[in-house]
Amino acid sequence: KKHKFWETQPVGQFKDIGETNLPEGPIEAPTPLSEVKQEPYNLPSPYEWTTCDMTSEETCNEVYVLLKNNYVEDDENMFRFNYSKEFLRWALHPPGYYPSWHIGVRAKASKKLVAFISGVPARIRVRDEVVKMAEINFLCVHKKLRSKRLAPVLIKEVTRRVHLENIWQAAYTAGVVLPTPITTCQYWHRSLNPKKLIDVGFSRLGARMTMSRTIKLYKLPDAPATPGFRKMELRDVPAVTRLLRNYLSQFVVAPDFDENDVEHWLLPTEDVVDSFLVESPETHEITDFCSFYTLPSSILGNQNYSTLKAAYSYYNVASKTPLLQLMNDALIVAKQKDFDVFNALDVMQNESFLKELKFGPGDGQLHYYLFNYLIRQTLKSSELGLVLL
Ligand SMILES: CCCCCCCCCCCCCC(=O)CSCCNC(=O)CCNC(=O)[C@H](O)C(C)(C)COP(=O)(O)OP(=O)(O)OC[C@H]1O[C@@H](n2cnc3c(N)ncnc32)[C@H](O)[C@@H]1OP(=O)(O)O
Ligand SMILES: CCOC(=O)c1cnc2ccc(OC)cc2c1SCCC#N
Repeated sequence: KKHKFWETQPVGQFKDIGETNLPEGPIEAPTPLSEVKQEPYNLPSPYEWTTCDMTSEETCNEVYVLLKNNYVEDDENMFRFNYSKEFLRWALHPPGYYPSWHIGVRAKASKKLVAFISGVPARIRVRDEVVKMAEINFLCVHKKLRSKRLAPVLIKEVTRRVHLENIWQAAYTAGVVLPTPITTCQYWHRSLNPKKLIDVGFSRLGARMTMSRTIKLYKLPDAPATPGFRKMELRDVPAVTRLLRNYLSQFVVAPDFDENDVEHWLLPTEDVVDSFLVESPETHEITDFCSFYTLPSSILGNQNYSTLKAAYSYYNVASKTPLLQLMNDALIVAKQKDFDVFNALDVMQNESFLKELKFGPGDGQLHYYLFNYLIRQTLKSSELGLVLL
Protein backbone atom coordinates (compact mmCIF):
# COMPACT_ATOMS: atom_id res chain seq x y z
CA LYS A 1 0.00 0.00 0.00
CA LYS A 2 1.26 3.44 -0.85
CA HIS A 3 -0.45 5.28 2.06
CA LYS A 4 -0.22 2.76 4.89
CA PHE A 5 -1.85 5.15 7.36
CA TRP A 6 -4.26 7.08 5.16
CA GLU A 7 -5.65 3.92 3.58
CA THR A 8 -6.91 2.97 7.07
CA GLN A 9 -8.76 6.28 7.56
CA PRO A 10 -12.35 7.33 6.66
CA VAL A 11 -11.32 9.55 3.77
CA GLY A 12 -11.95 9.32 0.06
CA GLN A 13 -9.57 6.69 -1.32
CA PHE A 14 -7.80 7.04 -4.68
CA LYS A 15 -9.24 3.67 -5.80
CA ASP A 16 -12.75 5.18 -5.47
CA ILE A 17 -12.12 8.24 -7.65
CA GLY A 18 -14.75 8.30 -10.41
CA GLU A 19 -17.18 6.11 -8.45
CA THR A 20 -20.02 8.57 -8.95
CA ASN A 21 -22.70 6.41 -7.30
CA LEU A 22 -21.07 6.55 -3.84
CA PRO A 23 -23.33 8.59 -1.54
CA GLU A 24 -22.02 12.07 -0.67
CA GLY A 25 -21.63 12.75 3.05
CA PRO A 26 -20.22 11.07 6.17
CA ILE A 27 -18.19 7.91 5.46
CA GLU A 28 -18.48 6.41 8.97
CA ALA A 29 -21.34 6.89 11.44
CA PRO A 30 -20.53 8.45 14.83
CA THR A 31 -19.67 5.93 17.56
CA PRO A 32 -21.28 6.17 21.01
CA LEU A 33 -19.07 8.33 23.26
CA SER A 34 -18.66 5.35 25.63
CA GLU A 35 -16.93 3.48 22.78
CA VAL A 36 -14.43 6.27 22.03
CA LYS A 37 -10.97 5.33 23.30
CA GLN A 38 -10.74 7.04 26.72
CA GLU A 39 -6.95 7.07 27.04
CA PRO A 40 -4.38 8.71 24.74
CA TYR A 41 -2.60 6.72 22.04
CA ASN A 42 0.79 5.27 22.89
CA LEU A 43 3.85 7.32 22.03
CA PRO A 44 7.38 5.88 21.68
CA SER A 45 8.76 5.56 25.22
CA PRO A 46 11.06 8.67 25.30
CA TYR A 47 8.04 10.91 24.59
CA GLU A 48 4.93 12.05 26.43
CA TRP A 49 1.75 13.93 25.59
CA THR A 50 1.22 17.47 26.77
CA THR A 51 -1.67 19.89 26.29
CA CYS A 52 -0.42 23.32 25.21
CA ASP A 53 -2.17 26.17 27.02
CA MET A 54 -1.69 28.93 24.45
CA THR A 55 -2.81 31.57 26.98
CA SER A 56 0.45 30.84 28.81
CA GLU A 57 3.18 33.11 27.43
CA GLU A 58 5.81 30.41 28.07
CA THR A 59 3.92 27.58 26.35
CA CYS A 60 2.81 29.79 23.48
CA ASN A 61 6.46 30.70 23.00
CA GLU A 62 7.47 27.01 22.95
CA VAL A 63 4.92 26.32 20.18
CA TYR A 64 6.06 29.47 18.34
CA VAL A 65 9.73 28.38 18.47
CA LEU A 66 8.94 24.79 17.40
CA LEU A 67 7.02 26.07 14.36
CA LYS A 68 9.54 28.82 13.60
CA ASN A 69 12.30 26.21 13.30
CA ASN A 70 10.44 23.14 12.00
CA TYR A 71 7.22 24.13 10.20
CA VAL A 72 6.49 24.29 6.45
CA GLU A 73 9.18 25.27 3.95
CA ASP A 74 8.78 25.78 0.21
CA ASP A 75 10.24 23.17 -2.13
CA GLU A 76 13.41 25.23 -2.65
CA ASN A 77 13.89 25.83 1.11
CA MET A 78 13.93 29.58 0.43
CA PHE A 79 11.22 30.34 3.03
CA ARG A 80 9.77 28.84 6.23
CA PHE A 81 6.47 30.06 7.68
CA ASN A 82 7.01 32.10 10.84
CA TYR A 83 3.53 32.44 12.38
CA SER A 84 3.70 35.02 15.18
CA LYS A 85 2.62 34.31 18.78
CA GLU A 86 -0.32 36.70 18.57
CA PHE A 87 -1.34 35.03 15.28
CA LEU A 88 -1.21 31.56 16.91
CA ARG A 89 -3.33 32.75 19.87
CA TRP A 90 -5.86 34.24 17.39
CA ALA A 91 -5.90 31.13 15.20
CA LEU A 92 -6.33 28.74 18.15
CA HIS A 93 -8.88 30.68 20.25
CA PRO A 94 -12.00 31.12 18.14
CA PRO A 95 -15.44 31.05 19.85
CA GLY A 96 -16.03 27.66 21.51
CA TYR A 97 -12.43 26.42 21.22
CA TYR A 98 -11.28 23.31 23.11
CA PRO A 99 -7.95 23.65 25.00
CA SER A 100 -7.57 19.84 24.83
CA TRP A 101 -7.28 20.09 21.04
CA HIS A 102 -3.94 21.95 21.34
CA ILE A 103 -1.75 18.87 21.55
CA GLY A 104 2.02 18.71 22.08
CA VAL A 105 4.63 15.98 22.46
CA ARG A 106 7.55 16.48 24.83
CA ALA A 107 10.76 14.52 25.30
CA LYS A 108 10.37 13.10 28.86
CA ALA A 109 14.03 13.72 29.78
CA SER A 110 14.46 17.32 28.57
CA LYS A 111 10.75 18.33 28.59
CA LYS A 112 11.48 19.89 25.16
CA LEU A 113 8.48 20.34 22.88
CA VAL A 114 9.17 18.18 19.83
CA ALA A 115 5.81 17.95 18.06
CA PHE A 116 2.43 19.67 17.85
CA ILE A 117 -0.99 19.38 16.23
CA SER A 118 -4.07 21.56 16.73
CA GLY A 119 -7.78 21.61 16.10
CA VAL A 120 -10.40 24.35 16.39
CA PRO A 121 -14.17 23.92 16.01
CA ALA A 122 -15.90 25.32 12.93
CA ARG A 123 -19.31 25.07 11.32
CA ILE A 124 -18.68 24.26 7.66
CA ARG A 125 -21.46 24.11 5.09
CA VAL A 126 -21.08 21.46 2.38
CA ARG A 127 -23.72 22.20 -0.29
CA ASP A 128 -26.83 22.63 1.91
CA GLU A 129 -25.61 20.71 4.98
CA VAL A 130 -23.97 22.63 7.84
CA VAL A 131 -21.55 20.24 9.55
CA LYS A 132 -19.73 20.74 12.87
CA MET A 133 -16.09 20.08 12.08
CA ALA A 134 -12.60 20.40 13.49
CA GLU A 135 -10.16 22.49 11.45
CA ILE A 136 -6.79 20.79 11.87
CA ASN A 137 -3.63 22.83 11.52
CA PHE A 138 -0.02 23.38 12.66
CA LEU A 139 0.91 19.68 12.46
CA CYS A 140 4.63 19.73 13.11
CA VAL A 141 7.31 17.17 14.04
CA HIS A 142 10.81 18.44 14.91
CA LYS A 143 13.23 17.98 12.00
CA LYS A 144 15.29 15.54 14.08
CA LEU A 145 12.26 13.21 14.59
CA ARG A 146 11.00 12.92 11.03
CA SER A 147 10.08 9.68 9.22
CA LYS A 148 9.42 7.81 12.49
CA ARG A 149 5.65 7.52 11.87
CA LEU A 150 4.93 10.08 14.60
CA ALA A 151 2.48 12.02 12.40
CA PRO A 152 -0.11 9.22 12.28
CA VAL A 153 -0.04 9.03 16.10
CA LEU A 154 -0.59 12.81 16.36
CA ILE A 155 -3.43 12.58 13.85
CA LYS A 156 -5.09 9.65 15.65
CA GLU A 157 -4.79 11.46 18.99
CA VAL A 158 -6.38 14.68 17.76
CA THR A 159 -9.08 12.55 16.09
CA ARG A 160 -9.75 10.82 19.42
CA ARG A 161 -10.04 14.12 21.30
CA VAL A 162 -12.34 15.58 18.62
CA HIS A 163 -14.54 12.44 18.83
CA LEU A 164 -14.79 12.94 22.62
CA GLU A 165 -16.55 16.25 21.83
CA ASN A 166 -19.00 14.40 19.54
CA ILE A 167 -17.55 15.86 16.36
CA TRP A 168 -16.93 13.39 13.50
CA GLN A 169 -15.68 15.47 10.56
CA ALA A 170 -12.64 17.66 9.92
CA ALA A 171 -11.20 20.04 7.32
CA TYR A 172 -7.52 20.54 6.60
CA THR A 173 -5.09 21.54 3.85
CA ALA A 174 -1.66 20.32 2.84
CA GLY A 175 0.94 21.00 0.22
CA VAL A 176 1.33 17.25 -0.21
CA VAL A 177 -1.09 14.95 -2.05
CA LEU A 178 -2.92 12.59 0.34
CA PRO A 179 -6.11 10.55 -0.12
CA THR A 180 -8.06 12.47 -1.41
CA PRO A 181 -8.21 16.22 -2.19
CA ILE A 182 -11.69 17.75 -2.55
CA THR A 183 -9.97 20.44 -4.62
CA THR A 184 -6.50 21.68 -5.44
CA CYS A 185 -5.70 25.40 -5.42
CA GLN A 186 -2.90 27.46 -6.91
CA TYR A 187 -1.01 30.16 -4.98
CA TRP A 188 -0.60 33.55 -6.74
CA HIS A 189 1.79 36.28 -5.66
CA ARG A 190 1.62 40.06 -6.22
CA SER A 191 4.97 41.80 -5.68
CA LEU A 192 4.76 44.91 -3.50
CA ASN A 193 8.53 45.16 -2.91
CA PRO A 194 9.95 43.73 -6.17
CA LYS A 195 13.54 44.68 -5.35
CA LYS A 196 13.50 42.54 -2.16
CA LEU A 197 11.84 39.59 -3.96
CA ILE A 198 14.53 39.73 -6.64
CA ASP A 199 17.35 40.13 -4.07
CA VAL A 200 16.19 37.01 -2.17
CA GLY A 201 15.97 35.07 -5.43
CA PHE A 202 12.20 34.51 -5.48
CA SER A 203 11.61 36.75 -8.51
CA ARG A 204 13.92 37.42 -11.44
CA LEU A 205 14.32 40.59 -13.50
CA GLY A 206 12.22 40.17 -16.63
CA ALA A 207 13.99 40.07 -19.99
CA ARG A 208 14.80 43.61 -21.23
CA MET A 209 13.68 44.91 -17.78
CA THR A 210 15.82 47.10 -15.52
CA MET A 211 15.29 47.19 -11.75
CA SER A 212 13.87 50.73 -11.90
CA ARG A 213 11.48 49.69 -14.69
CA THR A 214 10.39 46.69 -12.55
CA ILE A 215 9.81 48.90 -9.47
CA LYS A 216 7.72 51.23 -11.68
CA LEU A 217 5.70 48.28 -13.03
CA TYR A 218 4.53 47.30 -9.52
CA LYS A 219 4.07 50.86 -8.21
CA LEU A 220 0.73 51.57 -6.50
CA PRO A 221 -1.10 54.81 -5.58
CA ASP A 222 -0.57 56.20 -2.08
CA ALA A 223 -4.24 55.88 -1.09
CA PRO A 224 -7.26 53.67 -1.87
CA ALA A 225 -9.44 54.83 -4.77
CA THR A 226 -12.90 53.81 -3.49
CA PRO A 227 -14.92 56.54 -1.72
CA GLY A 228 -16.00 55.32 1.72
CA PHE A 229 -13.19 52.72 1.99
CA ARG A 230 -12.31 52.43 5.70
CA LYS A 231 -11.11 50.03 8.42
CA MET A 232 -13.76 47.67 9.83
CA GLU A 233 -14.95 48.44 13.39
CA LEU A 234 -16.90 46.47 16.03
CA ARG A 235 -20.16 48.30 15.10
CA ASP A 236 -19.83 46.86 11.55
CA VAL A 237 -20.04 43.20 12.64
CA PRO A 238 -23.79 42.72 11.94
CA ALA A 239 -23.61 44.29 8.46
CA VAL A 240 -20.40 42.46 7.53
CA THR A 241 -21.92 39.17 8.73
CA ARG A 242 -24.97 39.68 6.50
CA LEU A 243 -22.78 40.64 3.52
CA LEU A 244 -20.43 37.69 4.01
CA ARG A 245 -23.11 35.02 4.66
CA ASN A 246 -24.93 36.06 1.50
CA TYR A 247 -21.73 36.05 -0.56
CA LEU A 248 -20.47 32.66 0.74
CA SER A 249 -23.84 30.96 0.04
CA GLN A 250 -22.82 30.57 -3.61
CA PHE A 251 -19.90 28.18 -2.86
CA VAL A 252 -20.09 24.40 -2.42
CA VAL A 253 -17.88 24.39 0.72
CA ALA A 254 -17.79 27.49 2.96
CA PRO A 255 -17.77 28.47 6.65
CA ASP A 256 -21.16 29.12 8.24
CA PHE A 257 -20.06 32.33 10.03
CA ASP A 258 -22.28 33.97 12.64
CA GLU A 259 -21.67 37.38 14.27
CA ASN A 260 -19.42 35.88 16.97
CA ASP A 261 -17.31 34.19 14.31
CA VAL A 262 -17.09 37.40 12.25
CA GLU A 263 -16.09 39.38 15.34
CA HIS A 264 -13.26 36.90 16.04
CA TRP A 265 -12.01 36.13 12.55
CA LEU A 266 -12.50 39.45 10.77
CA LEU A 267 -12.24 42.37 13.23
CA PRO A 268 -8.82 43.99 12.66
CA THR A 269 -6.13 42.66 15.01
CA GLU A 270 -2.76 44.38 14.69
CA ASP A 271 -0.10 42.30 12.91
CA VAL A 272 -2.62 39.45 12.55
CA VAL A 273 -5.60 40.37 10.40
CA ASP A 274 -6.62 43.56 8.56
CA SER A 275 -10.13 44.17 7.28
CA PHE A 276 -11.72 47.03 5.39
CA LEU A 277 -15.16 47.85 4.08
CA VAL A 278 -16.87 50.35 1.78
CA GLU A 279 -19.54 52.47 3.48
CA SER A 280 -21.53 54.36 0.86
CA PRO A 281 -21.01 58.11 1.50
CA GLU A 282 -24.66 58.75 0.44
CA THR A 283 -26.61 55.92 2.08
CA HIS A 284 -24.07 54.71 4.73
CA GLU A 285 -24.88 51.19 3.54
CA ILE A 286 -21.97 48.73 3.80
CA THR A 287 -21.60 47.43 0.25
CA ASP A 288 -18.17 45.70 0.08
CA PHE A 289 -15.55 44.05 2.28
CA CYS A 290 -11.95 42.90 1.95
CA SER A 291 -9.47 41.33 4.36
CA PHE A 292 -5.99 39.81 4.52
CA TYR A 293 -3.96 38.10 7.25
CA THR A 294 -0.31 38.65 8.22
CA LEU A 295 1.97 35.62 7.91
CA PRO A 296 5.69 36.40 7.84
CA SER A 297 8.22 33.88 6.67
CA SER A 298 11.84 33.38 7.61
CA ILE A 299 14.10 33.85 4.60
CA LEU A 300 16.54 30.93 4.71
CA GLY A 301 20.20 31.46 3.87
CA ASN A 302 20.20 35.08 2.73
CA GLN A 303 22.85 37.56 3.96
CA ASN A 304 20.77 40.71 3.59
CA TYR A 305 17.25 39.73 4.67
CA SER A 306 15.87 37.50 7.46
CA THR A 307 12.11 38.00 7.16
CA LEU A 308 9.55 38.24 4.36
CA LYS A 309 6.46 40.26 5.29
CA ALA A 310 3.59 38.54 3.46
CA ALA A 311 -0.13 39.38 3.36
CA TYR A 312 -2.58 36.60 2.50
CA SER A 313 -5.96 37.33 0.92
CA TYR A 314 -8.68 36.17 3.35
CA TYR A 315 -12.42 36.90 2.69
CA ASN A 316 -13.50 39.51 0.14
CA VAL A 317 -17.03 40.53 -0.91
CA ALA A 318 -17.70 42.98 -3.74
CA SER A 319 -21.40 43.77 -4.15
CA LYS A 320 -21.27 47.36 -5.49
CA THR A 321 -17.58 48.15 -6.05
CA PRO A 322 -15.93 46.12 -8.84
CA LEU A 323 -13.88 43.29 -7.23
CA LEU A 324 -10.89 44.45 -9.30
CA GLN A 325 -11.02 47.94 -7.74
CA LEU A 326 -11.66 46.58 -4.24
CA MET A 327 -8.66 44.25 -4.43
CA ASN A 328 -6.47 47.01 -5.86
CA ASP A 329 -7.38 49.04 -2.76
CA ALA A 330 -6.35 46.02 -0.64
CA LEU A 331 -2.97 45.99 -2.44
CA ILE A 332 -2.61 49.74 -1.81
CA VAL A 333 -3.19 49.45 1.97
CA ALA A 334 -0.95 46.35 2.14
CA LYS A 335 1.85 48.32 0.47
CA GLN A 336 1.22 51.22 2.89
CA LYS A 337 1.68 48.69 5.74
CA ASP A 338 5.07 47.72 4.30
CA PHE A 339 4.20 44.17 3.13
CA ASP A 340 6.66 42.74 0.62
CA VAL A 341 4.13 40.51 -1.17
CA PHE A 342 0.35 39.95 -1.31
CA ASN A 343 -0.57 36.29 -1.78
CA ALA A 344 -3.89 34.83 -2.91
CA LEU A 345 -5.31 31.43 -3.78
CA ASP A 346 -7.41 30.93 -6.92
CA VAL A 347 -10.48 30.22 -4.73
CA MET A 348 -13.86 31.97 -4.77
CA GLN A 349 -13.82 34.70 -7.48
CA ASN A 350 -10.13 35.45 -7.12
CA GLU A 351 -9.32 34.30 -10.67
CA SER A 352 -11.21 37.35 -11.97
CA PHE A 353 -8.58 39.80 -10.70
CA LEU A 354 -5.30 37.88 -10.38
CA LYS A 355 -3.74 38.50 -13.79
CA GLU A 356 -5.05 42.04 -14.20
CA LEU A 357 -3.64 43.10 -10.80
CA LYS A 358 -0.22 41.70 -11.74
CA PHE A 359 -0.26 38.54 -9.61
CA GLY A 360 2.03 35.80 -10.88
CA PRO A 361 1.30 32.09 -10.41
CA GLY A 362 3.32 30.33 -7.69
CA ASP A 363 4.84 26.90 -8.15
CA GLY A 364 3.19 25.55 -4.98
CA GLN A 365 -0.25 23.97 -4.81
CA LEU A 366 -2.55 23.74 -1.82
CA HIS A 367 -4.79 20.67 -1.51
CA TYR A 368 -8.00 20.87 0.57
CA TYR A 369 -9.31 17.80 2.45
CA LEU A 370 -12.36 16.71 4.42
CA PHE A 371 -12.08 13.90 6.97
CA ASN A 372 -14.99 11.39 7.17
CA TYR A 373 -17.04 13.25 4.55
CA LEU A 374 -17.18 12.12 0.92
CA ILE A 375 -17.57 14.68 -1.85
CA ARG A 376 -18.92 12.97 -4.99
CA GLN A 377 -16.77 14.87 -7.50
CA THR A 378 -13.61 16.94 -7.12
CA LEU A 379 -14.55 20.62 -6.90
CA LYS A 380 -13.18 23.46 -9.01
CA SER A 381 -11.15 25.80 -6.81
CA SER A 382 -13.69 28.53 -7.64
CA GLU A 383 -16.37 26.41 -5.93
CA LEU A 384 -14.45 26.66 -2.64
CA GLY A 385 -15.36 29.43 -0.20
CA LEU A 386 -13.04 28.36 2.66
CA VAL A 387 -9.66 29.90 3.52
CA LEU A 388 -7.66 27.99 6.18
CA LEU A 389 -4.76 29.76 7.91
C1 LIG B 1 -13.06 13.84 13.11
C2 LIG B 1 -11.68 14.65 13.46
C3 LIG B 1 -10.48 14.25 12.56
C4 LIG B 1 -9.24 15.14 12.85
C5 LIG B 1 -8.03 14.71 12.02
C6 LIG B 1 -8.22 14.97 10.53
C7 LIG B 1 -6.95 14.63 9.71
C8 LIG B 1 -5.82 15.67 9.95
C9 LIG B 1 -4.56 15.34 9.14
C10 LIG B 1 -3.41 16.30 9.41
C11 LIG B 1 -3.64 17.66 8.76
C12 LIG B 1 -2.49 18.64 9.03
C13 LIG B 1 -2.77 19.96 8.37
C14 LIG B 1 -1.70 20.99 8.61
O1 LIG B 1 -1.10 21.05 9.67
C15 LIG B 1 -1.33 21.96 7.47
S1 LIG B 1 -0.15 21.09 6.36
C16 LIG B 1 1.39 21.36 7.21
C17 LIG B 1 1.95 20.07 7.77
N1 LIG B 1 3.20 20.36 8.47
C18 LIG B 1 4.39 20.50 7.84
O2 LIG B 1 4.51 20.32 6.64
C19 LIG B 1 5.54 20.93 8.73
C20 LIG B 1 6.87 20.30 8.31
N2 LIG B 1 6.75 18.87 8.22
C21 LIG B 1 6.63 18.10 9.37
O3 LIG B 1 6.58 18.57 10.48
C22 LIG B 1 6.48 16.60 9.15
O4 LIG B 1 7.00 16.28 7.89
C23 LIG B 1 5.02 16.12 9.24
C24 LIG B 1 4.54 16.29 10.68
C25 LIG B 1 4.12 16.91 8.29
C26 LIG B 1 4.95 14.64 8.85
O5 LIG B 1 5.82 13.91 9.71
P1 LIG B 1 6.99 12.99 9.06
O6 LIG B 1 7.98 12.70 10.14
O7 LIG B 1 7.45 13.64 7.81
O8 LIG B 1 6.21 11.63 8.60
P2 LIG B 1 5.84 10.39 9.55
O9 LIG B 1 5.64 10.85 10.94
O10 LIG B 1 6.86 9.34 9.35
O11 LIG B 1 4.42 9.94 8.96
C27 LIG B 1 4.28 9.67 7.57
C28 LIG B 1 2.79 9.65 7.31
O12 LIG B 1 2.26 10.97 7.54
C29 LIG B 1 1.61 11.40 6.35
N3 LIG B 1 1.75 12.87 6.21
C30 LIG B 1 2.87 13.55 5.85
N4 LIG B 1 2.62 14.88 5.80
C31 LIG B 1 1.29 15.03 6.14
C32 LIG B 1 0.43 16.17 6.27
N5 LIG B 1 0.87 17.43 6.02
N6 LIG B 1 -0.86 15.97 6.63
C33 LIG B 1 -1.32 14.72 6.85
N7 LIG B 1 -0.55 13.59 6.75
C34 LIG B 1 0.75 13.76 6.40
C35 LIG B 1 2.29 10.66 5.22
O13 LIG B 1 1.44 10.65 4.08
C36 LIG B 1 2.47 9.29 5.85
O14 LIG B 1 1.25 8.58 5.85
P3 LIG B 1 0.98 7.46 4.70
O15 LIG B 1 2.02 6.35 4.92
O16 LIG B 1 -0.43 7.00 4.88
O17 LIG B 1 1.19 8.18 3.38
C1 LIG C 1 7.04 35.45 -2.28
C2 LIG C 1 5.90 34.47 -2.50
O1 LIG C 1 6.06 33.29 -1.68
C3 LIG C 1 5.63 33.38 -0.40
O2 LIG C 1 5.07 34.38 0.00
C4 LIG C 1 5.91 32.24 0.51
C5 LIG C 1 6.43 32.57 1.76
N1 LIG C 1 6.73 31.63 2.65
C6 LIG C 1 6.49 30.31 2.39
C7 LIG C 1 6.80 29.36 3.39
C8 LIG C 1 6.57 28.02 3.17
C9 LIG C 1 6.01 27.60 1.96
O3 LIG C 1 5.81 26.24 1.82
C10 LIG C 1 4.90 25.81 0.83
C11 LIG C 1 5.70 28.52 0.96
C12 LIG C 1 5.95 29.90 1.16
C13 LIG C 1 5.66 30.91 0.19
S1 LIG C 1 4.93 30.47 -1.35
C14 LIG C 1 3.41 29.62 -0.90
C15 LIG C 1 2.60 30.43 0.13
C16 LIG C 1 1.88 31.44 -0.64
N2 LIG C 1 1.39 32.20 -1.29
